[in-house]
Amino acid sequence: MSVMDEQQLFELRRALHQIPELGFQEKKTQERLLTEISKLPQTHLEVQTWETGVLVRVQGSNPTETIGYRADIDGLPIKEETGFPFTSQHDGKMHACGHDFHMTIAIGVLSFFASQQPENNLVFVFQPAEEGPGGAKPMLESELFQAWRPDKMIALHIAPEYEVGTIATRPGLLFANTSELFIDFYGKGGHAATPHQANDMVVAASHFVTQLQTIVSRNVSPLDSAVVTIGTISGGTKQNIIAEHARVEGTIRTLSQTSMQQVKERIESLLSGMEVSFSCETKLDYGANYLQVYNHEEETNAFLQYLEDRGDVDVVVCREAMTGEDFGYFLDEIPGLMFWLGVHSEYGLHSSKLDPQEEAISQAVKVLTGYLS
Ligand SMILES: CC(=O)N[C@@H](CCC[C@H](N)C(=O)O)C(=O)O
Repeated sequence: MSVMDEQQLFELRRALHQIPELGFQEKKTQERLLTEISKLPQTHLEVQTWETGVLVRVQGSNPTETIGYRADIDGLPIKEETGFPFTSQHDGKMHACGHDFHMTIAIGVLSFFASQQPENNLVFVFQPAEEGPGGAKPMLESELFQAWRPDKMIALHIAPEYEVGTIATRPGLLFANTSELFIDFYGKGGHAATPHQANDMVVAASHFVTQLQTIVSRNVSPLDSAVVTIGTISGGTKQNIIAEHARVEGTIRTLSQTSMQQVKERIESLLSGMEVSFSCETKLDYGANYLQVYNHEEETNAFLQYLEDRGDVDVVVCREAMTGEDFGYFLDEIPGLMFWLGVHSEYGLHSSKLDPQEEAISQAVKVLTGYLS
């Protein structure tokens, strides 16, 4: 197979959409990517696996630099409700963050350069576990990546809120610093009818979630921005048993690392207070932390100029967002940028009904092949 046409790209996207896998479990995805890559002309390609990811190096004809293009490959623990004929075959898992698009676009661009040797060296990075626990940092530190280390890097993320044909980015901060948040509350269970003899952790966790709301409204400067979201709350075993354990899980987002530190200190103080006032024990775990995505000025301005010069892209210089992305680790060491690709969907990222428009795939392949040529 040589350069993939639109139909082949859509078929690949649909096939990948059917097999979403969570971080570092992307075995079938890796297999499918390797199969697709093996169909391409191999003359200039070198293919290696890293954990459940894949790296492909394309030898340039007259290289002055090596450019890295990164696509993330994991899915989310969401039960799909799109009604697509190619809906997820993995119950309770879904490509609800567009990584099926990201992979397909990368393979489309790779198929072009496998057939038409680029001038510069290219490294295609299919990275596991972006949604957690984070594949970018260990991949960046791996011997393989360091041996093929690019001089600059680029990546995209689909953006449901923009129309197909739109590309948005900005020099400087694009995505927030993030930290996961897991808290367990341990107290004393008992009979529902004798609350005075027990120590109810459902009540404790509920109070904590309410208190948490004061961090952003009362501790973070109104001129700064932060988000503390609790995504799950669980506890107890039956409606007439007082719960001895409850757990809340969430995420913190901030525009600076200083604010991240402040929010964490405030959470820790609130928990110390909870332990005293509810006579309970708490266990705090920050899980995976991602560095902000900070687009390098020179590379981003050059990319924006390239888009303007093309004349077929609606270019938006956007605001920063509170989403997180472990691509920030690559950009912390290697110059480059990330951009939003408009895919138009009524439902947003992490929705069980996310419905990105496939025409955006061919548009992205065209834009990226031009940029990397
Ligand atoms: C683009 C996007 O949606 N990224 C994720 C990154 C997850 C970070 C981490 N697992 C966390 O939940 O803090 C996001 O939720 O922004």
